[in-house]
Amino acid sequence: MAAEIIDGKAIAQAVRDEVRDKVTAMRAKTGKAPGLAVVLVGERKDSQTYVRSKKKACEEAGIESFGTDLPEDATEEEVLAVVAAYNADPNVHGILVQLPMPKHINEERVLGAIDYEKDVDGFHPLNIGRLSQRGREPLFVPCTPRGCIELLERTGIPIAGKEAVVVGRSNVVGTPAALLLQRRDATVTIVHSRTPNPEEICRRADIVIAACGQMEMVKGSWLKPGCAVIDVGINAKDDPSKKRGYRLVGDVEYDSAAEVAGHITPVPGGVGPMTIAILLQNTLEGAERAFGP
Ligand SMILES: Nc1nc(=O)c2c([nH]1)NC[C@@H]1CN(c3ccc(C(=O)N[C@@H](CCC(=O)O)C(=O)O)cc3)C=[N+]21
Repeated sequence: MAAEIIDGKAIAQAVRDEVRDKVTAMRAKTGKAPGLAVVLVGERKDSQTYVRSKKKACEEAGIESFGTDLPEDATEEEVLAVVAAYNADPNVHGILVQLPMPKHINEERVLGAIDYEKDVDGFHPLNIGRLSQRGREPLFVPCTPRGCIELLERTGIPIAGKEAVVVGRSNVVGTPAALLLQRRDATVTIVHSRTPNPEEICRRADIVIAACGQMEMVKGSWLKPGCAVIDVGINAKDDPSKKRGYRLVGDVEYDSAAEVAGHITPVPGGVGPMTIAILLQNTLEGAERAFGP
């Protein structure tokens, strides 16, 4: 039995359409629009591509986009000055500092300098702290983990009372994804590079979120029949039959996993498009709070 494919592109488009309609209504009611500022430091090709698609997505949703590109050798003080200017700008409701930043810049210091009310990435210590505590609500939740949850919920996959395993413990995906699943009453385990028996633990899971950054690590033999698999990985795999010489694959070995799972996200076209859709949604929510009821 082959798994049902979770169409991340289509679900992301539905989210983007909802955001666009709400932005249209906001413009009509208040004469104002949400604004997103994206700060890019350095010349990484992949980061430039992501930033470009974020700006394009903003335009399509009617969100104003602002951007500052700094050179690879920009100082931490220069980055902090850009962040401070966007903090003070009333037309900006979301600030995203593209990661990773060059090594000489203290990421924690920069992320902590973003006004937590404009922290659309959800990486500010106050938002992470609230996410990790019961009964507290962060203003923003990190885009990729929130996108994973939206994919499950909009596909009708139950979370409460289920066993969920997150593969990977990064600050940007694995850890916040585990916290979000726990907040929805799943029983959550994180497996990571020092877990001796990840396969065995994964086989218990009704929901697997793979975010370990290791190409095709999670195999069909790791999965419980009928489980839901959300693949966060994006890896370039050599493929001479493609004109670019590679194709994108996830952290899940798709073909073997699709034979066992009940639902699975493809790469590309799964979690990636959701990350951008949720960024727009977070920016809209920031603007709604800024403009008041
Ligand atoms: N502060 C910060 N926030 C981020 O949210 C952030 C970041 N830094 N640094 C880099 C990662 C990566 N990321 C992606 C966004 C969209 C796709 C995406 O749309 N992918 C498509 C297309 C893939 C392709 O063709 O290249 C897909 O998977 O179908 C992927 C990855 C956001 N990130």
